[in-house]
Amino acid sequence: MIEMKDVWKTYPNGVMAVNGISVYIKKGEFVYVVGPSGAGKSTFVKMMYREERPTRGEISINGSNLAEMKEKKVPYLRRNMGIVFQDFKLLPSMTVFENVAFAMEVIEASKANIRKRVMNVLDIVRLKNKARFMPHELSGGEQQRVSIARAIVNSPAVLIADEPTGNLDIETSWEIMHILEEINERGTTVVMATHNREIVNNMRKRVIAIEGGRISRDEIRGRYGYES
Ligand SMILES: Nc1ncnc2c1ncn2[C@@H]1O[C@H](COP(=O)(O)OP(=O)(O)OP(=O)(O)O)[C@@H](O)[C@H]1O
Repeated sequence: MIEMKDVWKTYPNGVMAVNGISVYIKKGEFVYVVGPSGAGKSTFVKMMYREERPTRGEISINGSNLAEMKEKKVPYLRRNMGIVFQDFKLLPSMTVFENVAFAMEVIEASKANIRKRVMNVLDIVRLKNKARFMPHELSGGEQQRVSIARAIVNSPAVLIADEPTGNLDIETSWEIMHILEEINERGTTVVMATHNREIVNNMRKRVIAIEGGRISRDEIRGRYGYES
């Protein structure tokens, strides 16, 4: 499903962020990506959704080769991928419903399908009663739940989350984790970069640790493994 073969990334300023990573993530897996600040976690996940292009190596997701993919094909790749960010990235002038519906409008879904599916995903993230709210009327956890609804509305095969609980307190973070776990149980592969030790240590999923741009650990039922 997601495969990297000897992937390297050097930024234009010369920083070598990823230095020869090979990894295979199976369909339906739940994977935490951990490691110290600056280790290369974000770069690693950004290459999975082609926010960054590797300097060298091969990346394939569902059979498409991302390293060589033309820029104009990237939106099609992302249609089968949900992405969740630390800072939610909701559109501030749109309601909760509209923020989620927007992701379906760009793939030209019918109005009836949009209405049904958006309400269905808002139900999954337990926000059906706030469909008409504006993002600024929501708590941080609720905003993140909207961004998760938006990420899954087109039923992606893969969900990539880069520090999705980074701006949330621990209780709210757990709510988010239970939703991500539920989404994973419905068949979506989830890759999540995180600094949240408590969550990683309690969930006991696969843990890929990155240090200095390389994989230093890859454990099936892993732990966070760092002191800070
Ligand atoms: N766009 C960029 N241009 C140049 N250097 C970058 C860029 N993005 C990241 N870097 C550098 O690449 C290295 C890896 O950064 P990355 O963001 O992947 O680490 P990280 O493990 O996600 O860190 P954190 O946990 O602090 O978010 C760092 O040295 C960082 O400064």
